[in-house]
Amino acid sequence: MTRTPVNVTVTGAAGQIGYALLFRIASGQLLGADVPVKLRLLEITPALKAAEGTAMELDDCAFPLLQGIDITDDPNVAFDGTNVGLLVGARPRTKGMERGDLLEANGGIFKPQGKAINDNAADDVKILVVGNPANTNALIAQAAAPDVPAERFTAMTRLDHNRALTQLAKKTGSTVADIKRLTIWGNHSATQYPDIFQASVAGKPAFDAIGGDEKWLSDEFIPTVAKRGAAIIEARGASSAASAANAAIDHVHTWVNGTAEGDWTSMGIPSDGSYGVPEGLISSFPVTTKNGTYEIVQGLEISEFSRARIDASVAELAEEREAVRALGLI
Ligand SMILES: NC(=O)c1ccc[n+]([C@@H]2O[C@H](COP(=O)([O-])OP(=O)(O)OC[C@H]3O[C@@H](n4cnc5c(N)ncnc54)[C@H](O)[C@@H]3O)[C@@H](O)[C@H]2O)c1
Ligand SMILES: O=C(O)C[C@H](O)C(=O)O
Repeated sequence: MTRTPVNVTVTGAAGQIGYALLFRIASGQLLGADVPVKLRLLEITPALKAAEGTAMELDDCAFPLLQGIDITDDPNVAFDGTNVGLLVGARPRTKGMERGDLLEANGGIFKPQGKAINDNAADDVKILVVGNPANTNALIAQAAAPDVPAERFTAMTRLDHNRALTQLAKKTGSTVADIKRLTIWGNHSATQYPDIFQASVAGKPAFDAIGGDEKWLSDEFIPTVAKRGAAIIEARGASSAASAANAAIDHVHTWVNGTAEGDWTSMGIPSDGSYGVPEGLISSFPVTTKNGTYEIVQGLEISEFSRARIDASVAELAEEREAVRALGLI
C-alpha cells in the first residue's frame, strides 16, 4: 500500500540548522525509513534564492521518500496541511539588543506563524520550536493558535539532553547507550537543570556511578551542559547547527515513535502544574512518548538540590512569559 506523504514544514530553511536538517528529513530519519515526506520551506523573501539552492541539492540527492518541495515566504502557504512543523528561523540577538527587544522581534515571527498554523495546518499537527528563545517562542506561537490543542506546541531541549548524556558517559567511562532516565528541567538557557538523580548508568544509580561527586555535579557537569551553546559559539564562531538539527530529528522521532521501555526523554512542553511548574509555561520535563503523544513522568522524588535549580529556571520562564504578556504577544 502506498502511504500518504507527511507534510513537514521547516522555517528558516536557508539557515545553517536548516541545511543540516533538510537532507536528514528527506532521507527518512525524522519519521521513518518507510514514510514519504513533502517538504515546505519557509524563508524571508531575501533568503528565498538560497532556499531554492538547497532545494536543488535535495532534488540532486534523489531521495526515494521525498515527494515534493515547496518554497515560500508566506506562512499561510508554508503551513497549509502541515503535519509536522519545525520552527527554526528566529531573530538572533544582535549587539546592543536587550532581552525585551529580542522577545519583541521574535514575537513578530512566531505570532503570525502560530496564526498560520492555527488557520492552515492539519488536525494532527505537531510543532517543535528550535529558534531561540525556544520555550517562549513556542508559547507565543501556541497563544496565537487557540484552535490547536496546546500540547502540540513543544520546544527543543533534546540538544541539552544529548549534551548531558555525553558528559555523563565521559565521566563514568560508559557509553550514552548505557544511560537511562536523565532529565533536563526548565528553560533552554543557561538556567536549565540537567538532573542525573533519577538516572542510571549501566543499571547503577548515576550518582553512585560518579562516585557521589557532588562537586563535579555542581561545578562541572551542570555548567558545562547549561553553557554548552555559548561554548560552541565561542569555538565555532557560529551557534551549533549539526547537533541542533540532530536533536530536532531525535525530538520528533521520539515523539512520533515512542520512548524505549524503562527510559524517558526531555521535551519542552506546556506545564500541567506537575512538579510545581506553573501551568501553561513551556518548560522541559521528563516525558515518555507513545503513539504520537507524550506524558510527564510522575512521582519522581525531587531533592532540595534539584528543587532549587528547577525553581530558578522556571522563574526565568515565568519572567519571560510576563515580558511577552506585557508586549501583548500572548
Ligand atoms: N533550541 C536549541 O537547542 C537551539 C540550538 C541551536 C540553535 N538554536 C536557535 O535556532 C535558530 C536558528 O539557528 P541557525 O543557526 O539556523 O540560524 P541562521 O541565522 O543560520 O538561520 C536562521 C534562518 O531563519 C530565517 N528567518 C528569519 N526570520 C524568518 C521568518 N520570519 N520566517 C522564516 N525564516 C526566517 C533567516 O533568513 C535564516 O535563513 C536560532 O534562533 C538559534 O539560536 C536553538
Ligand atoms: O543559539 C544559541 O544561542 C545557542 C543554542 O541555543 C545552543 O544551545 O547551542
